[in-house]
Amino acid sequence: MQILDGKLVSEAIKAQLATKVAELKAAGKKTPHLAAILVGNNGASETYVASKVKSCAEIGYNSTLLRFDEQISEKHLLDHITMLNENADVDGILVQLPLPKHINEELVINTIDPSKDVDGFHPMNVGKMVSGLPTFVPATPYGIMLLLEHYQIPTKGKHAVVIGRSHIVGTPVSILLSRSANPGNCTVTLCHSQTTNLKEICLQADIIVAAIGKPNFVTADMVKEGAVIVDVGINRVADASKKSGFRLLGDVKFDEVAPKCSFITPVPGGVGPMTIAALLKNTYHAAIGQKVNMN
Ligand SMILES: Nc1nc(=O)c2c([nH]1)NC[C@@H]1CN(c3ccc(C(=O)N[C@@H](CCC(=O)O)C(=O)O)cc3)C=[N+]21
Repeated sequence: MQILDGKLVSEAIKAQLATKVAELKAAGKKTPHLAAILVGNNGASETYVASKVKSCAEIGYNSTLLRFDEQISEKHLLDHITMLNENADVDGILVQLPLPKHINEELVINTIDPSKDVDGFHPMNVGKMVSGLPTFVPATPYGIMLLLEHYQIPTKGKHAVVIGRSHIVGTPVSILLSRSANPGNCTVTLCHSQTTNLKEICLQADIIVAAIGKPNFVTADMVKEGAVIVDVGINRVADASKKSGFRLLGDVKFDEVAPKCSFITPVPGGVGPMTIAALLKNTYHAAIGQKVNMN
């Protein structure tokens, strides 16, 4: 069993980006600039956004963090997005999800200029991705593909089982894995809460992408010997022995599944850091006016 080390690979990607940014600066070109919007004080969201802003600083990007109270009106939030759209110095805009209930997420996403939508959530960018056109690919699926690519995991002709059909992870990753590209060329089965024979399907998987959001959901009896496991879960579970009061658990029961696999991502240190690396790549591409072609 080998660990797919997202921390290590994300550091390598960040180092590459740092070099490219230094080149941009030396050539008198603009420095990539990511603007992140955080509404309210959800602990997990704060951690992720802080990590994104810190990573920007590490590799020489500019970043702006706009923090708003939980009570911010939808109109006020939309006005701020419009300002960022119109600010030529801002290359990438990210609105951390989830948003408070009184704000229409769809409207917020629709308001972001598609050419600055480094999350790849705008319907225009989703449409382009589905059509196989160059666009911003959502950070988590993109990060997973970069991780598989880095470790040269064979994917052609393999059966990939994706568990979870979210718009942010499950659905886009199933599309990317089925693409005629490397990594890609998988036969994909997309499973979800209404799937009746999940265990039998998982046992046929060469690759499992677990994106359910339930701690320890994938157990050893669901995994074929030698399978590749990508664990997208980042579940905070109460743990009084930790200073933070919680520990992070993936969607995969790591200790019992790991011995059966050829490759597995840990949590933390797997898909999470790759998500940030992918976002930074998208922001670089936004700054130089390029889109990612995953075909
Ligand atoms: N508009 C938007 N874009 C996102 O990309 C987005 C979002 N909203 N909402 C929430 C999810 C989640 N997400 C993560 C990013 C980094 C880690 C990460 O770095 N995790 C570390 C551990 C971090 C910790 O200690 O909690 C790890 O797995 O090693 C995890 C999760 C981005 N998301």
